[in-house]
This record gives sequence, C-alpha cells and structure tokens, in this order.
Amino acid sequence: MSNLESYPPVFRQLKASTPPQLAELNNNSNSMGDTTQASSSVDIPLVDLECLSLEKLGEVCKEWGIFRLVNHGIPPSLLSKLEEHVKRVLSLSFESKQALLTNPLSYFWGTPLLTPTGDALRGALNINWLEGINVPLCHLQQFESGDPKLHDFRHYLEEYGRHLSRIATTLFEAMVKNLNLGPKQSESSLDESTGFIRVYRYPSGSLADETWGMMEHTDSSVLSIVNQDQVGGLEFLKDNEWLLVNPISGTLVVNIGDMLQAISDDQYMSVKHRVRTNKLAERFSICYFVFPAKGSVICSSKYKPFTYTDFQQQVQHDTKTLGYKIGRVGAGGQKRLSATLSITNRISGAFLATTLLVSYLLSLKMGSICFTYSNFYQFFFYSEKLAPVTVSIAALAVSYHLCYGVRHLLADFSGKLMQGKISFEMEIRGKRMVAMAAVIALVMLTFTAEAARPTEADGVIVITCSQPDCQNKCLKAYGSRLIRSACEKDPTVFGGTLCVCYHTPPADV
Ligand SMILES: O=C(O)CCC(=O)C(=O)O
Ligand SMILES: [Fe+2]
Repeated sequence: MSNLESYPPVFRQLKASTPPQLAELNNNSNSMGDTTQASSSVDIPLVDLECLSLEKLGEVCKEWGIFRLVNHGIPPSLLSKLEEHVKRVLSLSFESKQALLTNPLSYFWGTPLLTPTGDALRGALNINWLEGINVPLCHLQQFESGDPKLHDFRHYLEEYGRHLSRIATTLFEAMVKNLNLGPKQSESSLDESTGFIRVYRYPSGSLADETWGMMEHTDSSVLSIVNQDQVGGLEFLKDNEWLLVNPISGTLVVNIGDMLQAISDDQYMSVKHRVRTNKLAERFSICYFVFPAKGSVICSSKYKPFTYTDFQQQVQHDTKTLGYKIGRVGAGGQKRLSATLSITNRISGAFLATTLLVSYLLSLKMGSICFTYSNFYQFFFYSEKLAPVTVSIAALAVSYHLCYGVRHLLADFSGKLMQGKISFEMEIRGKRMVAMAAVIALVMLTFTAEAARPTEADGVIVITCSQPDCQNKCLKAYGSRLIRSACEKDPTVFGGTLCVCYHTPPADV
C-alpha cells in the first residue's frame, strides 16, 4: 500500500493540488504567511523528576511555562514499543483506521479539537496537517478489537497511561506546594481519571511550507506532556519569539495548560505553541493531557469561578464561530468565562426594566387618559418620598450596566483585534465593577441634584432654614396667597433643608 493511501482523502487531494488551490481550500486561515522561516532552536529548562526542586520547578513554570522532563521513570523499552505501534497503526489505510479505531477510541484528522464524544470539531475551515487517535484512558479497557496488533497497542497505551498519570500527579503535587495552594484550591484541580492520550501523525511533503501541522494554541488542560519523535517541529512562544524545542530522545516535554494558569492565579503561564510540518519526514508524537475533576469549580482571584466544562463550552463555541479558540485564561487573552450573567447584573437589569415599565404605564395613564393638573401633582406628592431612593438605585444600576457594556466591548475588541493578548474582561469584575459603578452613579446624582434643585418659582426658597425666617420669606414672595410655610428636607441633597411655601395658584391658573 502506498503511503498516500493511508492519508485521509482530503490530504491526498491537497497534496496533489497546486498551492493556489490549497490556499482556496484552506481559506488562507492556516496559511503560514511570512512565518515560514525556521525558528531558532533552544534548550528549554530541564526538570529532573528523581530529584525535584520545588524552587526550580516554580521558576521554570513562571518564566517559561514549558520544560523538559528527565528521569521520568518510563522504561525505554516501553517508549520504543509504543512508538513502533503508533507508527504501525497510523500507517494503516485510511479506511482501516476508520473501521478499527472506534469507541472508546476515535480517529480524527484536520483538527486537534474534538467534541466530548471524540468527533472532530469542524469550525470555520481550518486544516491542520495532522491525523490522530484520541484515547480516553479511563475507558481504554473497553476497547475490544479482533486484530491482535491493536490488542498490543491497547496494552502499551495502558501502561504508558499509568506512567503519565504518576508523572502528572507528582509534578502537580510539587506545583501545589510551590504555589502554596490550600487543600480547597488544589483538591480536585487535577483528576487522573480525566487523562487522555493523543497520538498524532503529521504528514510530510511539499506542502510543509503551506500549512501548519498544528496551528498556534494554548492547551486547555492542567498539564500536557509531549513525547515527540526525532523529526521535531514543536515550537513555543517566549518573549514574542517562536523557539523550536530540540527533539531529545527519551525525554518528555511538559507544558502548563490554561487550567493550571487559572488555578495558579496567573503565576504560571499557559504557553502558546504550534507544530511545524517537515518537508522530508512524517512526524509522530504521543501527548498526554489531564484536567480538573468534572464539575469542580476553579476559584482564583483573577477569574470568576468556573468549571472546566464552562470553559470547554466557550472554546467549542469560539472554534465554531470564529474558527479558533480565544479563551485562554487571562494572559492568553480574553478568558471568556463569563458566559452567564452575574447576579448583580441580573438584579440591576430587572430593577431598571421594572422602573422603566412602571414609568411607561404611568405616563400612559396620566398622559393619554386622565392627565389633569391636580392628579399629576397628587401623584408626585405621594410618590415624592420614593423618588430619591428610586432615582439613586436606578443611577447605580445604569452605571453598572454602562461599565459592563464597556468592559464587554473592550474584551471583544481585545479578542478580535489582539487575538487575545489582553484580558480586560477578567481584570475588572465583581466588587471592583460595583465600586466603579457607584462612583459614576454618585457623580451623576450630584450633577442631577444640582440641576434639579427647586427654585423660588416652584414655591421653594433655598435658605438656611429656620421657621421665622422661612415664614417671612414666604410671606414676602406670595403675600396673601400663602397658606403655610415649613422647613423641610431637601429631596435632592442629602442632609440639606429647604423652606417650602404652600400657596394657592395665581388667580388666572
Ligand atoms: O504534537 C505535538 O508535539 C504537540 C501537540 C499539541 O500541542 C496538542 O495536541 O495540543
Ligand atoms: Fe498543544
């Protein structure tokens, strides 16, 4: 069987097509543009699992977000056996892979993003030059295949999975200590049963300059552990420069995922990375990902509490609508974990809507049905006491919604224009948002109060109020029309008093 037949048909067509046709198919979205120059390779920091230094581990996670793991305890024989099987299985014909790699495994190509059931998530068309097998470790035992080769494959995957669970747990426990996380924050933040393995094959060929093996992204996991072959091609972003991770046999590459960034309050960074394809050789990699326990709420001072499921839903939504994932926590950009509205938002919204509706109904009643001089004043006389409270709450609610709207606009722009480099949405939220709204409301109320202050024409004389003074002023202003005068609270200014003259209207009214 020719190697070409083992590829998904779309890859065979793409390989045969000329670059302009490819550009059309790819919608230019995965074109490498002017970034085809080779990145410089770099020695990423080493972490030794046999003698873990918490301090060094912490430094590396904060500065790099990616490191090479040595002395991890996986027998070299297991590594080579697994690699051999991965190559053999992925080199089967496309049709055989589709037929054999079934539930709980799944075979996918063109995108690394899968739905929770393991199907490829096809969004705005992005062809990643890869194919792979998704292996959820906790269901792997259920994988039955008549083919003895696949039986061995399952066996090696299981053994490799056990080692990777051990490694991830050891690293995570050390990170928890380094971050000084309490049991509440660390408990259920990493759940071994969520672990899965992905094996990838990145085809070689003349299209290597046209497409990415895997486009730049951050992982949504807590930790990701990559085992790449000698072809290499894994690159990561550091200080705005793309660097190539040297392939070194027998070592693993660990990178921090979005969930660990959130758990660590953005102290550890979820690193941006991508995979470059090779003109001459196919590339294989075996990756492990682990996540927080299902339903466990991630609490961090930087983000609204959220579950991994919330996050995953947002990522899937962004991928379907925009073609790429926006939602890297904080630094990865706009972490859009606020898909649902906060309780403050809902209460203030409901209050504003009710006020508006009541005002509308009242104006209908007074305006078009029975608006008379006396019932108009009667209404305001009775509702006068409520007015300042209603107006103050309405001002606060309006300001809150204003801040919220501005924040969302900034967040949307930061996501669309900056490809998620800024995270407005998560920086200003909760109590800070309410405080900002309160300041705006206070300023608004002060100006409105000043503008709405009653005047002499309204029968109100603004003086430092004492009964005899008030009586004299009112008499002077209204003469025989005066009924009575009184010092009363100024409804527009807290703590102020006004002299109010109650008088009959002029004779011609
Ligand atoms: O294949 C690799 O080296 C990396 C794969 C990767 O980044 C991923 O699956 O998220
Ligand atoms: Fe990744």
